[in-house]
Amino acid sequence: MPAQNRPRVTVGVSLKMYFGHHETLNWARSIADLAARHPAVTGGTAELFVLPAFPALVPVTGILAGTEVRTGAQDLATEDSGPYTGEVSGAHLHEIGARYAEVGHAERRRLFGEGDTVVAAKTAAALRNGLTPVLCVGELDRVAPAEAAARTVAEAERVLATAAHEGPLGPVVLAYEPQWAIGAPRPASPAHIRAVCEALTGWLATRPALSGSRVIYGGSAGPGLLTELGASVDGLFLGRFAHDPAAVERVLDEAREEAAACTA
Ligand SMILES: O=C[C@H](O)COP(=O)(O)O
Repeated sequence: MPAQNRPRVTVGVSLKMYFGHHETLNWARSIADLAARHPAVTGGTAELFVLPAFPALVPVTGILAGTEVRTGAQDLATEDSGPYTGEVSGAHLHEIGARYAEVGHAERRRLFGEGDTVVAAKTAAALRNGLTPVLCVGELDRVAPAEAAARTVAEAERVLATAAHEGPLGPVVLAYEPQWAIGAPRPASPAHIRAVCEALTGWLATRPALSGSRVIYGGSAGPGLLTELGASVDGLFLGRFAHDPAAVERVLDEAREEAAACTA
């Protein structure tokens, strides 16, 4: 979608592996109700995407059909078909209605040994299959904002330069997730988030092949944060603090207020 026609705020939710199947479907029903009535979504101010576990993707996409909410996967294979036991390809994901695929999350890097080469290959696999990669980037340790910005831009540049060897780039969602802020009691400070997200946005502006990309913040994000960040981010990537649909509603309320402030 061209940047000028895009909703002002993007809100992504990854359910990780927290919910069981029925719990996921009940949550998705609440989100469908919310999306059908919330003016930020119905009025085109906010785009919402949700990343459930693989087995829930088909039913959740069905539950959300008819709303503006898109679905995606928390991972995908580097290859499109073949003898890759346990993997799910981008082609398969697109066929069942997914429109996003998360790559490079810190948990996959730390727990499953994924490095830049695999993350780049998964980014390329998403793009060639019509999925928008949600590419997670962010520093490992708590460092000063300028250092975090330099490291994070370098990481995005490294991964996307490698992905470009496999095929044309396109719009991505860059999810800035400082690894030390994931699963924490609170997010990074607004000043820290602003410094890094503005650096990422500035870097994206120098890469025409990535035109239409967005920068969102994740890492203990929840209600209250968007208001503090203002126009320095294109949105949020929610984890635990989206488990209560009422919290998602509060984030959408803030998206609406933020978009109104931007146009005032
Ligand atoms: O995918 C979402 C992020 O890793 C954030 O998760 P969290 O909000 O539970 O820290």
